Amino acid sequence: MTTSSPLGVHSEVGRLRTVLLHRPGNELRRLTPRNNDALLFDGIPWVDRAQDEHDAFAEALRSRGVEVLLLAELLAQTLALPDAREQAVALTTTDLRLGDQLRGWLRHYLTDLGPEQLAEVLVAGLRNDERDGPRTLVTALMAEDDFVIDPLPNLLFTRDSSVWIGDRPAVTSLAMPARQRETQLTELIYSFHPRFADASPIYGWDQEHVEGGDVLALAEGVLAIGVGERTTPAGVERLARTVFSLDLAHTVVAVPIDQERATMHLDTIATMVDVDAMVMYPNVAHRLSARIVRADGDDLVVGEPLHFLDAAAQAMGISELRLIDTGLDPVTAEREQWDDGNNTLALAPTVAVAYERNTETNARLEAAGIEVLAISGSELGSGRGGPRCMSCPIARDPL
Ligand SMILES: NC(=O)NCCC[C@H](N)C(=O)O
Repeated sequence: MTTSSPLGVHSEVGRLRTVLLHRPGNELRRLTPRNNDALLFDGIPWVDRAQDEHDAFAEALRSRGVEVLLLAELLAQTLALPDAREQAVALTTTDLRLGDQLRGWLRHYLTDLGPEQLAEVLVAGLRNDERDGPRTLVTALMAEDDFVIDPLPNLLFTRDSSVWIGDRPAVTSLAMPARQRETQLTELIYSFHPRFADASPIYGWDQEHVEGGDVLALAEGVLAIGVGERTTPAGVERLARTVFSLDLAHTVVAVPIDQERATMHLDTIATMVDVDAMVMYPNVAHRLSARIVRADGDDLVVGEPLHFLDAAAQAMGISELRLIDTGLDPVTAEREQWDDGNNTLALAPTVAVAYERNTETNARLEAAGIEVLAISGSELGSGRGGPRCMSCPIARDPL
């Protein structure tokens, strides 16, 4: 691993140097038509193909000089450390569904695993019928295919389970039960892995809900934070206080978004592709409002609602935030928004990774002078997340 790039993210579009991805693994093989809704997937992905698509995504980033860190590798390296391991086992076995007997067995079982095996079980989960431990009242009453440890198929979307704000990683607090354990793993990595020794984590999985997909670094010291299905009003308030008190930001633009699956995070409707330009879903763009939030000592000063684009431009100190619409007509735009056409990952100003399937939106981006690196995501997209959702930038050059 190289340590050449200083860790930290001060914008959405500064040249990307280091990014955290998670190559989808056996946790995706747990999805069935019976559990995919609860596990937040809209279908059953073909796992081998999803892995190929993800490998191509990682390769596209590497080909542009980006260092790709893989979450499973960082996790296994972290779990080689005794304190991290102990914390991982303790947190995983607090689940009240287990009961004391099963919990006791599970503690021993997990403690005896090597770091790679432990990482695999924490991510892919453990089914009742995969255990060779004693039968307890709980395991007897559970179905054979119930999970003793739930799988984490949404770990693929590394954007949500942590977000770097300036030079500190924030461990988020995920709203949906299927995702809550993800942040115990990101917290372990940032707290114990030597790569992050100089960057202690802020926030925490036990605080008010905030998901990384709702947090956009509009400019140095300026964050837009969506408030909707995932991030709560209290989450924005807590995060704003935290980043202001640590001098990691001076302005938060709080943006209410519809509480619907199609718009689960702010980055499903808008992402930045240049220092002053966003690709945005036109069906909501013109009615999106926002409030500018700043600090006055320990108090938060909350502005009146403004149009989002005006609030963002004002907070960024620019005259106008340019808008590039999601493709063509309202119906095409709706289809391409659903397929994450708005969810681009900027590699530098005017260079962005996007799903190839969103041809109309990509054509508009190109017409606006944005270089689009198109990747395929037919299987990856079945979890409803695009290139931005599947990536957590760790180092970007300052603008
Ligand atoms: N930032 C994002 O929009 N992430 C996509 C998360 C998709 C995942 N299946 C979820 O529902 O949480």
